[in-house]
This record gives sequence, C-alpha cells and structure tokens, in this order.
Amino acid sequence: MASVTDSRWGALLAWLGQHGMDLGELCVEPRERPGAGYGLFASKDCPPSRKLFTIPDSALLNWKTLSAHYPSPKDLNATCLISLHLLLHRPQGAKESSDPLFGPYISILPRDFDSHPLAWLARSKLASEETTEHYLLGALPRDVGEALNALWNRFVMDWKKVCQYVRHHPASLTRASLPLESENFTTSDQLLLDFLWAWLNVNTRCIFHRLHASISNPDNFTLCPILDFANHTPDLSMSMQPMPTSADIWGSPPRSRGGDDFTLMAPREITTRAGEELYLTYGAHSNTTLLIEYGFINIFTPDLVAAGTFRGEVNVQDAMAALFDSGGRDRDTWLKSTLEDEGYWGDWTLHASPPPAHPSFRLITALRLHSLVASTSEPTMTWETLQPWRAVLLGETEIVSEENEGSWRKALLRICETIRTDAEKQLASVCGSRLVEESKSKDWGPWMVENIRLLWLERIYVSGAVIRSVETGAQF
Ligand SMILES: C[S@@+](CC[C@H](N)C(=O)[O-])C[C@H]1O[C@@H](n2cnc3c(N)ncnc32)[C@H](O)[C@@H]1O
Repeated sequence: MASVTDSRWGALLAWLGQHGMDLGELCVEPRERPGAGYGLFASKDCPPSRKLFTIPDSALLNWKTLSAHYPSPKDLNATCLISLHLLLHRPQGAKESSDPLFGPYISILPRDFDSHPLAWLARSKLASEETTEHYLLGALPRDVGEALNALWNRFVMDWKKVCQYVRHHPASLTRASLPLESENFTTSDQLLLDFLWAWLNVNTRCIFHRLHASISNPDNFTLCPILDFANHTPDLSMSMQPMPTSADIWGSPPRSRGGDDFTLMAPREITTRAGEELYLTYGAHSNTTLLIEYGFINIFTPDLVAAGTFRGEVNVQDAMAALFDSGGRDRDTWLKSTLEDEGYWGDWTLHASPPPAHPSFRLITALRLHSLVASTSEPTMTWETLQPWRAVLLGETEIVSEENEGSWRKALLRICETIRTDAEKQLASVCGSRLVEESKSKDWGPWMVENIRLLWLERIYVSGAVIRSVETGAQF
C-alpha cells in the first residue's frame, strides 16, 4: 500500500469498525497494482469460498442509506443521488472528505479519473485548444467513439436531473462539505467536472445489491467499501463471489433496515495465497464496453485470438451499412425496414470465441436476407418469397438454401476483409508517432495508447480469424 492510502485504509477500517464490522475476519487489503491503480490482495491464504469480509448495511453507500438525508429523494434515481452526495463531499486537494456520514470511505475513493475516456471527452469539450485528450479521442475506432458519445449523453441527462433537483430543493446543499449555491449548478464548468468525478465513481465501482422489492429495479446497486478495490478478470473461475443476501434468498429486502449486509467470498474453485490478487468479473463485456464504461481493456495476444480463448469481439456496423447502401434506394429501404420489423437491424458483431471464430446470429440473419433479395431482380420481396428466410428465424429449417449459404458467406468474407484492411490502415495512421509523442504528457498516456492500439489489433485478428473459419468451411 502507498503511504497516503495507508492512513486512509486505517481510517476506513476504524470507521467500518464503528459500523459494527468484524475486523478480525478481514483477510484482504488494497495494494498498488501497476496499470490498474489499486487492487485487492489476500493478506493470508484463502481457501475456496472462504468468507473474506462482511460490510454492515449502514456502511454501504446507496439509495437506501442516503435517502433519509435528502429532501424528496424519490425525485432522484440512485445514480443521481449517490453522485450528488459524492459531489457535495468531494475531498479537496490532498485533504480528507469531511462528510459526517461517509467521510472515511469517500476519502479513499480515486481522487481523479483523468485516464477515463469520458473525462477526455469532457475536457476536450471544455478546452479551447487541442489537447492530448483530442488526439486520443481521434484515435478511437468509430463505433467506440459512438459508444462514448452515448455514455456522455447518459451522463449529461443525469447532470441535468441533478441540477433541476438542486434548484427545486436548495436545502439539499445545506449539509454539503463545500460552500455551494444552487444557481451555480447549471453554469459552472468546475461543478460539472466534480459531478463527472462523482458519476464515474458510481459507474465504475457499484455492484448489484438487492435493495428494492422488485429485482429489476434499476436502483438495486451499491457502493461497497473494500470490495470496490477489486479489479476485473474475464475468467469467472478466478472471481470472488458475493454471498447471497436474505433478499436474494427470500425474494425481497428486509423492511426494517436499509438493506442486507454485504459479504464477499473467495473464488469457489481455487485457493488464493497470501499476497496474490483477488478479482471480480464485472461481466462478459467486450473491450469496447470495458474501455468506455471502466477505462481499461482485457489484454490479449494474437495466439489467444487464434485459439478462441480470448473473448474478442468486433462491431461491423459501418461495413454492413455500406453493404445496405449499395443496392438501390428501394431495395436498401426495404431491407432496412424488414430487418427493423423483425428486430434484426444493427448490433452486428464478429466473435473470436467460442471457436470457431464466427459472425453473430444477428449478422448471419441480416446477410441471409441481403443475399436472398440480391438473388432476385426485384428491389423488394413478397410475403411468400420471404418465407424461406422467416422459416430459419422460426427454427423450422437451418438454412434458406445452399445457394444462399454460399452467397452470404462470400459477402461475410468481403466484410471481414474490409474491416481488416481498414484497421491496418488506421493502426498505421492514427496510432503513429504524433499520438505517441502527445501521450507522453500524461503518466497514463502511453498505457492508453497501447490500449487503443490493441482495439485496432482486435479488429485485425478477429476478422482474420473469421476469414479463416469461412475459408476452412466452418459451420456457424
Ligand atoms: C472497482 S474499481 C477497482 C479498483 C481500482 N483499480 C482502484 O484503483 O481503486 C474499477 C476500476 O479499476 C480499474 N481496473 C479494473 N480492472 C482492471 C484491469 N483488469 N486492468 C486495468 N484496470 C482495471 C479501472 O480503472 C476500473 O474503472
């Protein structure tokens, strides 16, 4: 542990002890983890499924534990309420948070998210001249940039909700650690950046926790001290497991209290030795999602992609859009509306695993339709002539026809080749020496350039692997 975190860790444990945590059973601690900030490490040997610690419900930071301290809390969803609370009590400089409720926990949260792509986007929007962040954003694959813009829109919507809430309930600011005026919320760039810090803490560190009667309630999540030091592993067998709460078992949360305590268990199948890192699996996410939502990617090698052991995924929206834009207006419009009506428009992907490397079923379905209509001289098809394609969708037959199989597989090859060639060109141009030089102005810059380079390489390797699958006659 770095020295500054040492004292914050001690303060956090003392505070958790006041909340009733049994510190004697704790067998983990945070340590610096190059390339990932901090991580959670075993402080003694942990056999499979050993209980690692329990955080009392009152020390969990969530909608239930905060709502009693805010006027009309139902006006805010959990993301907005937790983010607002963090914003009101953000530590200043190297000081500790003076929040009387969660101060020692807020003090140990990351102090900045400068390396996160959403922070690049915010800074580049606020900056008057080109910054390193501009160059990094310019080097991202287009679909990754689009996913980032969608995340930005989500963030801005939450910020607007919070600004509106604060305007209607200025009393919500009276207990803030910082002197804040509700009028400044819509105009201050600094407040927007503070909210971004708070919102990214929520977005990158919260975990599902059943707080509400309905399991699908979107506010069923919490910030959980100590657990949130855990880094991600894509390997589920190495992941720690939350112990099912009584709400999970009985189907509804306890009525009398804020919620259940949160207990974390060691991985089910392996023994973790003292000094080894403990992980959580955040989800079966693609690298695009990991980068956009969490600010890192799963590292891979060409061998792992070729062997189908790395969960490589490539979005082929642009190449498909070009294909669906080349058959004449009537045909293109008909194709799009037919696929939309059937729910198969967009979200088309290639996958490296499980082997053989393959196109998604959505992509195959769209290509089958494109090839079917291309085999006719008409721009559209009748209900009757479309039946062979629908029969595949309904599971009544496996293929439209032998001819259609051959035709969509050829179209798939062309799409993969386009993606591979385009990625090779982009890799050489956007990840060139200018970006490398620019990135050196940030301590995390070269690491991020390597992540972006890997995103382009993922396109090259995965499309190459699908080409090999098609050429060797793999059935999908
Ligand atoms: C829940 S926190 C984990 C603790 C965090 N590393 C810290 O320093 O506090 C999630 C963040 O950790 C980082 N992270 C998690 N898993 C990672 C991994 N496998 N590689 C690199 N960074 C990772 C990312 O910045 C992510 O947004």
